[in-house]
Parts: sequence; C-alpha cells; structure tokens
Amino acid sequence: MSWVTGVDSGHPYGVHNLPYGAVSEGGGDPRLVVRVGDLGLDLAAACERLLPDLAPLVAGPVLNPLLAAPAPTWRRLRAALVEWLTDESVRPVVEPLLTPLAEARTHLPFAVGDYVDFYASEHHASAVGRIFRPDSPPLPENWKHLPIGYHGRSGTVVVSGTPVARPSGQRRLSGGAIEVGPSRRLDIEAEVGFVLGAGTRLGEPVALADAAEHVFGVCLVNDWSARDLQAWEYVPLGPFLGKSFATSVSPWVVPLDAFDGARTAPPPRDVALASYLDDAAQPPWGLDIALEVELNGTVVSRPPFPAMYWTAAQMLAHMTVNGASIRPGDLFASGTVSGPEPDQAGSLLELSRGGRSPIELAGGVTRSFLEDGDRVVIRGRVPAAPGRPELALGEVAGVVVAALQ
Ligand SMILES: O=C(O)/C=C/C(=O)CC(=O)CC(=O)O
Ligand SMILES: [Ca+2]
Ligand SMILES: [Mg+2]
Repeated sequence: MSWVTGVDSGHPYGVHNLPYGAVSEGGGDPRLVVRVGDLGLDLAAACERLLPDLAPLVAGPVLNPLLAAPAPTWRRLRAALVEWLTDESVRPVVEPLLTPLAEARTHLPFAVGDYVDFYASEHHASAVGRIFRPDSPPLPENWKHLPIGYHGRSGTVVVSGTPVARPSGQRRLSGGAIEVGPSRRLDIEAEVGFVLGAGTRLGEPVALADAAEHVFGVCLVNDWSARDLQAWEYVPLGPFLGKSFATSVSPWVVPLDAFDGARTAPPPRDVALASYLDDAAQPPWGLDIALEVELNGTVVSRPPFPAMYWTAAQMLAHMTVNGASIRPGDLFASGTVSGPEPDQAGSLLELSRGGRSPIELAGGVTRSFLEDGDRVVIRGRVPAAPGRPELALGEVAGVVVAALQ
C-alpha cells in the first residue's frame, strides 16, 4: 500500500495503476508525470534523484524517448515507481515531487506517429453494415479472417478537452444532389487505444507472442465521425475526411502491465485463423474494460470491451504482417466498442438506429446526432473484482463547436 495520503489499496489510481501523462501549471511548459491518486509525481525530478540513467528518457515534454526504449526498461521504471510510492524510506525524497492535478492542464503525452483505427467489434460492424449496406450481408466476407482497419490522420489526434469544430464536406442528398456544408450527422465512436513503443525495422512483423514487448499502454479514444460525409466518400477506399478532422484521446496512458489481472478470453472464433492470428495457445488478450458514454450529462451507453472479437495483439500482428515497421508513439484504436445489447452501442448511429429513433436525454431533450454545444464524455475503468481493485482509465471529453466555415 502507498504512503500517499488517501491512496489506499482500493484506490482506482493506486500503485496498481500509475498512468503516465503530461501536465502544465500556470502557463508553464508541459512536464511528464505519473499519476497516483489525485497527484502527479514529476518523473524527470524523481528519476534524476533515484534512477539517473533513465532521467533522459523522461525529460519531457513527451513520452517518446521512453517509448523508444525496450520494454524491460518500461518495466524497470514501473517497478521503481511502485517502490518509491510504497517504501517509507524513500518518502522524504519523493513526497516533495508530488503536486495536485486539480489545477493542472493536461497535454497529449506522446507525439503521435502513425495512427490506425480498426473495426474489431462484431456487434458494431454488423449494425453499421445493416445501416450502410442494407442489401449486403451485415459482415463482409473478410471480417472474421482479418481485423479490418484503415490508416487515419495522426496530426489531428487531440487531447481530451480540446473543442471539436463541426467538419464540413460533401454529402449526397436522398434525391441524389451533391451538397457541400457542415456535417448534419456528426457522431462519436467510443474506442480503446493502444500506444506503441520499442520500434521495429522494415520487414520485421510483430508476432502475437511478442505483442506485450511493443504495446506500452492503453488510453481511451473518441473517433469523431461525420456519417453523411463518410457514407458518400468511403467507396471504394474506406474512411477519409469523415473521420480525419479530429480524434480525441484521454490524457492518461495506463501501462499494459496494470491490466495483468484484467485479461479476458476473446469470444469463440468460428472461422479457422491464419497462423499469425491464431491466438488459441496465447495468454488471453481481451481486457476487462467497461466503458460509459455520456452526452450532455446523460449516460447513453455502456459498451463492454471484453465483447470485442479481435484483440490488440491480433491487431498489431496484422498491422505488421506485411513487414510494415512500427515507431515509438504509433497509436492504434480498437474500433467502436459495441456490445450485444441496444444500450451497449459505442456510436449514436447505432443508438439512434441510423437516425430513425432519436435517443432521449435528461430534460426531455432528444438527439440522433450531435448539435453544436453538445458535450461528450467517454469514461473507462476495469471494475473491481475479488482480489483486484478498480483500475481507472479516466475519461476523454470534448465539446462540439460550430463549423469554422
Ligand atoms: O462499415 C463501414 O462502412 C464503416 C464503419 C466505420 O465507421 C469505420 C470505423 O471507424 C471503424 C470502427 O470504429 O469500428
Ligand atoms: Ca472508428
Ligand atoms: Mg477520427
């Protein structure tokens, strides 16, 4: 148990969590911290005093030098952090380096390299297939053979709290006319993101068994999506401007090792998998994360991450099977997390059945898609279970503002 006041062994930000972030105070420069309770430990100052050989990796303002190090270095730092925050004898050195996070501003804690978004929920993929392609089977033929994904726009990944301007673009009206203007079907996608480190060389795939050597940590993602732009532009090359205008991520990157007690078996596979994706003999890579989507103060959905068909390890193995290299700071997202129940969908497109059944919010207000001024908050946690305290992932929030043009 930690000596930090108020951080008992059941605290969701206890020493079993210790997520990394970047904060600034009073207009100062961002610095890297590790979160314990509601406090941030200054990583550079702590390492300078107690682990000097790692200090250059956490000098800030981003985690990328640490991400570039091999996974055993990440584990060494994490073990040291646990020791510093639990061992009374180091307390006089560490305690002065803790500051309250309440007044701090959070920043994107890593420079995003490449960004990939997958489509790993069978429930989401089938539901969207029915809405976008009513005359075709809900799932495309390839869906159970490989985790489908697309490369997104890393430069528009923003930290939670950044306002999101309504995107503009082309759409096709029901009569066939083409119109340009602000999106009328702006949506969210509740997703889980994976931050990569320990880069690879061109031509070097990452095997399923090695995934934990490259997945540094986990965050929450809101893949804002303009459904009218998307539906018109996506054939035949896939998502483009309907999803590239902003992608929000939570400010805290929870180390993969914090999920050791939260692994779940993925759903049974009903198609034989190619050997590079066959995870039958691997430790389970499902994660027991419960999401919650709140729109203007009303919880509208509770998407369950264990329902995802494809795991992060499979996504990484597939992303690199062609020999594509990874770089420290690369980010991939799971795709919309939707469960089997109607109130477990991770997008308004599903919750409002393609816009036909608006959802009800507090105060008699209804929504099919987002209006200017709407505020969306996606929260994530691993619930407490016997022998396992709750693990908080925090939240990713954003307010929609009017189109700039
Ligand atoms: O089925 C389609 O045509 C597209 C669906 C999506 O919205 C793609 C996407 O972002 C993947 C996901 O989040 O699951
Ligand atoms: Ca998405
Ligand atoms: Mg996006």
